[in-house]
Amino acid sequence: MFAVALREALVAGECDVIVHSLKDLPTAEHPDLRLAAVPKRADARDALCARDGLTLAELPEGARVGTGSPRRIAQLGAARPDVVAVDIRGNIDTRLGFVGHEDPERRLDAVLLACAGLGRLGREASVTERFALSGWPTAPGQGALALEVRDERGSRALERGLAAVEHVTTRATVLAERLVLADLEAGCAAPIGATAFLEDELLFLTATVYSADGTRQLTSSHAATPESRSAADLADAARDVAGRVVAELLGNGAADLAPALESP
Ligand SMILES: NCc1[nH]cc(CCC(=O)O)c1CC(=O)O
Repeated sequence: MFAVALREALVAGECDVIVHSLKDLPTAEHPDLRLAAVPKRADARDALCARDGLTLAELPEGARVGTGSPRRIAQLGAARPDVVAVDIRGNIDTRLGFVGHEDPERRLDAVLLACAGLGRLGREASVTERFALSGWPTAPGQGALALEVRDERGSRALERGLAAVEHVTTRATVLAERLVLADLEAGCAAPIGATAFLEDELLFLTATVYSADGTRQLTSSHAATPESRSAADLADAARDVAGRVVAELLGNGAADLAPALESP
């Protein structure tokens, strides 16, 4: 919603650059806009912000945990089927405000949020647990920013300037993750987690598709060896590894598992 409004302002010339959270951008390219830079990614993990310093395992049976994300609801269901997921909306401080809310009707025991957003707002002190990406993969592109400009001659100098904050590895890893969404024809509301990282000479990608309640899940992991660390070779490796992960997920019945996989 915010990304669409910002893009309208950019196309209308009301601003010249947008700083998006990359995970909020549709995977399809915008015909009139360009991703001028993807800076180095912040922490891609999800965090639990619970009352009394509690971790997910320590929450009492039937605890109420706030999140509006189908992926987080499924992951919560997989980890703690007894816990109740409560649909919440609003900005990060609004969501944090539900923990220990004075109104018992609205009060929650915890909320699930992205480490990156909490960090940018200086709210790390609210975090009581960070979930390892290996068991709790997050939204494609989570933790990364995207700097967007108009695709026009007048923006070329601006684009060259913004290239100073480009981080080639982040661009390639978020490409691999977003291709999973795009190739599964899934929207941002699909219960899918994807995590890519570059280690030694390998680009690793792991993606998990969940049933809505998290009781069933499918995971696929592959690695590709980029020819070099150039942007073009890393992008080729990202497409290669994403293609193999998606083929394996579909071959194992991902579409039946999550009929919620629908076009954005
Ligand atoms: N869904 C909304 C959203 N979009 C980006 C972030 C912050 C994390 C990021 O920039 O990747 C958040 C909040 C959240 O998921 O907790």
